[in-house]
Amino acid sequence: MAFTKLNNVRLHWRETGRKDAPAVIFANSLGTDCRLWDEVAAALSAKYRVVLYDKRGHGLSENAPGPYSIDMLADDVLALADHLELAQFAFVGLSVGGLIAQQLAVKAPERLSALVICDSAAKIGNDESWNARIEAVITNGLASITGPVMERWFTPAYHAEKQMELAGWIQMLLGTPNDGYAATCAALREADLTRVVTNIKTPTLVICGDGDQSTPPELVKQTADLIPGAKFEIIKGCGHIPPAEQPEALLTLLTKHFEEHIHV
Ligand SMILES: O=C(O)CC1=CCC(=O)O1
Repeated sequence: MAFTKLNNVRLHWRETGRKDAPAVIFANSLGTDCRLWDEVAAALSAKYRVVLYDKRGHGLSENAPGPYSIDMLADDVLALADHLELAQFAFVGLSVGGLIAQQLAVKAPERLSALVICDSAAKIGNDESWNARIEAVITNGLASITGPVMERWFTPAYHAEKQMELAGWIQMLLGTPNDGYAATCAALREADLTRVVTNIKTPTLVICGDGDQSTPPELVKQTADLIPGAKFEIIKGCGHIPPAEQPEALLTLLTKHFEEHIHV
């Protein structure tokens, strides 16, 4: 576990695996922190230098004042990569992390060896839905939206069978500062990468849970179809958060993509 001031914000990050191995950076979704990747990171660190971090306004990173933008969040990743002296890295982004992935691929393609966009799209939601969410969180706190958020994150089967785990993810969500969450919602509201993702040259895998209620498979596939050469894969029995609900299926897809595109 480490903390570094980057772009004037204290970012929390962790790394596992050999320092001389090819690097993979993971970015988590709105209302989660980097522990989300622990299971996948542990498996991949046998072969890769795995870097996890908390976005600004999330986890143990500084709750910097908003609003944020996807470009600002992508710049945080580049600053972290510079700090770790990673000339090149693979990047896996979930949901808002997937928007950061797309922005990085457009902005700094020379830094990327491979890209994974997980349960994300070039445009997520609309002004109305994000403004309503920001208003609810600022006025009544994250606890007031926990129910609908969990419906989008996890399948009905997970809700029925994994109540203890669900309580743990709710605790993670509620650990997010209200204003950091709202500032990230503002970044999501403003982001529309539809016109630029057509320029992505990095080998890209796009993944979606078949039961994702936040970025449904049809929406995610529309973005995959815009990215030249991108592969699209569905994870069965999974909502919006594959590293929590189906980590093994996600790991299988990541391993294949990295074996094909990252040269060890
Ligand atoms: O709707 C949710 O809470 C899920 C989500 C949307 C963007 C993101 O990062 O997570």
